[in-house]
Amino acid sequence: MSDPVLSIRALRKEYGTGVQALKSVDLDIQRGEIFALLGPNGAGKTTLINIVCGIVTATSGEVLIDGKNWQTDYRYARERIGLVPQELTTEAFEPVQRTVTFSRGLFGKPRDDAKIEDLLKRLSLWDKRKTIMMQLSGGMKRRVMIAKALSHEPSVLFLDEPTAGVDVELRRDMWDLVRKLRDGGTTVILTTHYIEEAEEMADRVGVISHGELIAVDEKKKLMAQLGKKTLDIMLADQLAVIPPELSDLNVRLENDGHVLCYEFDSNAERTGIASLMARLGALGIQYKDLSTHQSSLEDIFVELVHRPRAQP
Ligand SMILES: Nc1ncnc2c1ncn2[C@@H]1O[C@H](COP(=O)(O)OP(=O)(O)OP(=O)(O)O)[C@@H](O)[C@H]1O
Repeated sequence: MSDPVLSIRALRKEYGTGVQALKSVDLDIQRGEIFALLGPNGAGKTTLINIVCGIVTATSGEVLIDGKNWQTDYRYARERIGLVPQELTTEAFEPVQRTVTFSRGLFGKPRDDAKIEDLLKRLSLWDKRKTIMMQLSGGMKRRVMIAKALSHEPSVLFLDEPTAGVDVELRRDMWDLVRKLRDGGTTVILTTHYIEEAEEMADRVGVISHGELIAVDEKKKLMAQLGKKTLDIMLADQLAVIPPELSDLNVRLENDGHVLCYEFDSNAERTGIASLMARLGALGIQYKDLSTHQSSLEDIFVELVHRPRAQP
């Protein structure tokens, strides 16, 4: 974890309207990782991406791309970044290969047909190279947007909501594609509303809320540290209410009183399970089966975003 491809330092953005979209964000992105930026609507994700990509001007702070400042070494920095924006804008009558070749030219890179061919093949677009954009399906258009963003061989690819409005099957296709890109050496930063997407793909996750990065960690660690476990006890006989003897415990009834659920912290020294089971025994409550499950990234996200924040 010692070679950040992107370093964001004390980045702030206050729009002319007075909205503080980013409040001093610090973030390092490691080379070759898939980083998912999660946050509710209006949290500041697009602002962050747009500042790094040079589309929006920061109020203060610094961004280093491959060690160089994104303002003083603008060309260098910009060349190392590819962006697939949220909204797909395509030239309706342009054939795929030409539009991707043109994008490469925009970055001042010499024409290289072999590179474009390789890129289109990797994105399964080679068969469609002569098709005009308006005749492509939504999923294919998205692939072309990725091809355009990669045409100048950037080291970091930003995907802003890559699967918004895409059906489940295409979403899985996109995930496979992003993994392939990462395996090929591209660092991928994506924003998403689909927490399942981050859970499925990301190496690390950042949670942004009200312009602040409130958590950044490896996905597995985040889930292990913040996640709670639930013990589901399938009861032999339905319970109408929780007996008063259990009311001090974090238990609830589900499935019409057929399942008693006990939430516990799996990292705690005492999970309380032994004492719960002893109390059930004393009350004569019998059960048929037991199972545990870990809270999902979604549960963690909701908890983080809704947790009361410390006042500055
Ligand atoms: N050009 C602008 N002028 C004024 N305020 C803006 C501008 N762009 C964004 N904002 C505000 O800045 C805040 C952050 O917006 P941003 O688009 O970065 O959030 P987001 O996390 O990308 O949201 P979404 O998930 O809805 O795309 C919001 O309060 C938004 O209304």
